[in-house]
Amino acid sequence: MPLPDSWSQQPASPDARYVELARQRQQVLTKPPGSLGRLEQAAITLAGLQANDRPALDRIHISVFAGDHGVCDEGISAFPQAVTAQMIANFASGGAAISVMAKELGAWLEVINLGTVEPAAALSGVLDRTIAPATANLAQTDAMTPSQLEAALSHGDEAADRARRAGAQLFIGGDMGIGNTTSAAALACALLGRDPDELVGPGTGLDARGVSHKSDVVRRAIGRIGNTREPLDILQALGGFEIAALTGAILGCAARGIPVLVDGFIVSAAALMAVHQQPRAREWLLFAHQSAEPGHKTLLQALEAEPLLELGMRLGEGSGAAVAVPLLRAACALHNGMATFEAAGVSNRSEGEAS
Ligand SMILES: Cc1cc2ncn([C@H]3O[C@H](COP(=O)(O)O)[C@@H](O)[C@H]3O)c2cc1C
Ligand SMILES: O=C(O)c1cccnc1
Repeated sequence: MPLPDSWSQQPASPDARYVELARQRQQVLTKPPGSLGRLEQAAITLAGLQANDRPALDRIHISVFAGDHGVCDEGISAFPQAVTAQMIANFASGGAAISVMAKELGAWLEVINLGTVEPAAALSGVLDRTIAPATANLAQTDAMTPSQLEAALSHGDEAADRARRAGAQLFIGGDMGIGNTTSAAALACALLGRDPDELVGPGTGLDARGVSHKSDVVRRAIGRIGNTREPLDILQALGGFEIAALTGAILGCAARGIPVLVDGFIVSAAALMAVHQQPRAREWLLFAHQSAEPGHKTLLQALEAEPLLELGMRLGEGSGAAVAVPLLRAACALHNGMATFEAAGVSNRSEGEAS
């Protein structure tokens, strides 16, 4: 299967020189060392990722990938499939949570429609990249053909390239696809060798019986694929178009040196897939929040991620990542704007005194 060109080069590592410069600067700002807690590390990490000892988040690129899921035939979501296409229109008209947040942050927002069962209106801000009306039902057969997977990956890679051309300092990927918590849970079970009961949750709001049925559906799917171990084979068998595109976008950002702020359960499943495919992509990932979807905690642990927030959010769309941006902006503003002890004439810790 031909893979996006950008994958032929290994992702670079964040620039250690800027990590060190930023670390030294944090030591001489007018505060006790470490007193800004995790905001200090956030600024240092961003300095390395942006190769700039004064990191900034003025240009943020948000790509929301949308697609429908054949597995909805199994009755695994609290909402009807038509919502995917309806929400595409809502993203475009500014009414969705991520639309509000993008405006609030002054971020670029684009929606990539990979295929919906109900036709989605042609709207400005929505890129039509229809692959098929929906994936196949992953409980019964592979969700995608090899060429559909290839298309989804490259639509994601192209979003990363648009972010690069726009000079984005941060990329946020979002998901929209009724049924996609089932696909995300199935992917994570296959990648991590976990039991569905550990990773399947209520999604948009299933009750306990619904969750138990959804778990059975995921169990059938992972039973069907047996011991398939190649990450991209697992993605083809169990993925959604939007999850595959998110994987392509994450790998494309890592290859181009663009930091990615990871959202909730679904984007984390795509991140896990990306890291299984290319372990060096991990260095380009920052984690925004822990979703209320119960399996998210396990995914974050598998990614050795410490998210910034835990607000009980469980929406997707990239919304949890967007909500974390003001914190990262605060980390940058403090790092860049605070005076040093020397410049402000403030006494630093006395040599030889209390350590
Ligand atoms: C109105 C609405 C807006 C959403 N925005 C994101 N999702 C989120 O919920 C869906 C996943 O949950 P499940 O697997 O249970 O279907 C995805 O579309 C995800 O993006 C939404 C869901 C709804 C109903
Ligand atoms: O954490 C998420 O991304 C999530 C959880 C439930 C439903 N939709 C998205």
